[in-house]
Amino acid sequence: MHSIQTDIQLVKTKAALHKYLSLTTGLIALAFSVVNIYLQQYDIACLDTVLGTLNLYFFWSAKRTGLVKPWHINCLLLSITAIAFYTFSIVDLRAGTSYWLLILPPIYCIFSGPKKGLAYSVLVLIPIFYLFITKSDTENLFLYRSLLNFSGAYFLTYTICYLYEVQYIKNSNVLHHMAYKDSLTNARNRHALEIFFRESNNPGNSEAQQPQLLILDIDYFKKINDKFGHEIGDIILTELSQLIQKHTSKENVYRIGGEEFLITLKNTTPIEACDMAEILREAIEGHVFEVESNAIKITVSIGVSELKQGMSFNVFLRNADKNLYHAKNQGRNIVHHDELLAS
Ligand SMILES: Nc1nc2c(ncn2[C@@H]2O[C@H](COP(=O)(O)OP(=O)(O)OP(=O)(O)O)[C@@H](O)[C@H]2O)c(=O)[nH]1
Repeated sequence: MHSIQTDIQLVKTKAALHKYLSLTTGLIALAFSVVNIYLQQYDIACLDTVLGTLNLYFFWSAKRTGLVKPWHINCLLLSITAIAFYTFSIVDLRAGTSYWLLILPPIYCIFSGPKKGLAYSVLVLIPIFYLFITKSDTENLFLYRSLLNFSGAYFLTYTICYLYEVQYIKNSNVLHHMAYKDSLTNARNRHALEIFFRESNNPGNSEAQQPQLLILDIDYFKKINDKFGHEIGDIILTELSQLIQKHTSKENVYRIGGEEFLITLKNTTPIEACDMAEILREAIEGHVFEVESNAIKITVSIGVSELKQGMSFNVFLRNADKNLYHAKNQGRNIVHHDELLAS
């Protein structure tokens, strides 16, 4: 459910972290800028001002819209790296500014993902070593032991963050699955449909073509349950869900009631949606469900409609059901579209 965000909670946590890191980085960069003006290092002061202003803008933008754009993240990572390097390069080693470099691996891991995060951490270690070696000439430092200790701590912070991040993503996926998937058929559930509905109704989406919806209901499913038993009914529902997913797409299929499915079709005209509904209807009619040595055939009725901007979720479901029951009333095993086919 990528458009429903791989994991809303994960995205929100990172967005909050990004927001406050942008604020902190922005303020630190501006403070450095003032110091550098005082020291008459105008070129560095200029760079600090740009970084500071940019990061404060990211903070303001995140606060106002709640959105974090990829370039905001990249620029934040660059700013933090630049500031940490700058302080490390100009200050006496004994002041311990190298400790600040230890925040880089976790930040890379969180914002760029475990793999890219590791690549960035290793890449950044090269100039860190270079600075350590060049600066140690003038210091009374146990260079190799310092490098070893620094590298140990540097990669340990990365590893802790990596393990936490990977576990967090796994847990999020499990939660995501539980929250948005129907446990019997593995199609998306009604909660997922509500989110899809909210996203499609988002005013920011008004330019996009409104999705077409197919509401599909098994004909006389009660008879199947009565004749073969509820368990076989469950198997048929699961297999039917797979069959629909095979003809459409995994992301588009929702189970919204007992034997009722909804399929969302984006970038599709009403006529194309009706064609797709007809293909599905025929495929299901021609399919034999082989369950425990029973060869069972079913048919479905399908109502086609368009999701209109501004329509509430309940009104939409009511209309969709009306559309479907037109199909049922016309004898079942048919596709019905209010505007195109009713005449
Ligand atoms: N096996 C199984 N049956 C279910 C499930 N959810 C709902 N049903 C059954 O689906 C049947 C729906 O029956 P009705 O609403 O009368 O509809 P129908 O028999 O399909 O008839 P029409 O829709 O009018 O063609 C009922 O027998 C429910 O018990 C489920 O999760 N598993």
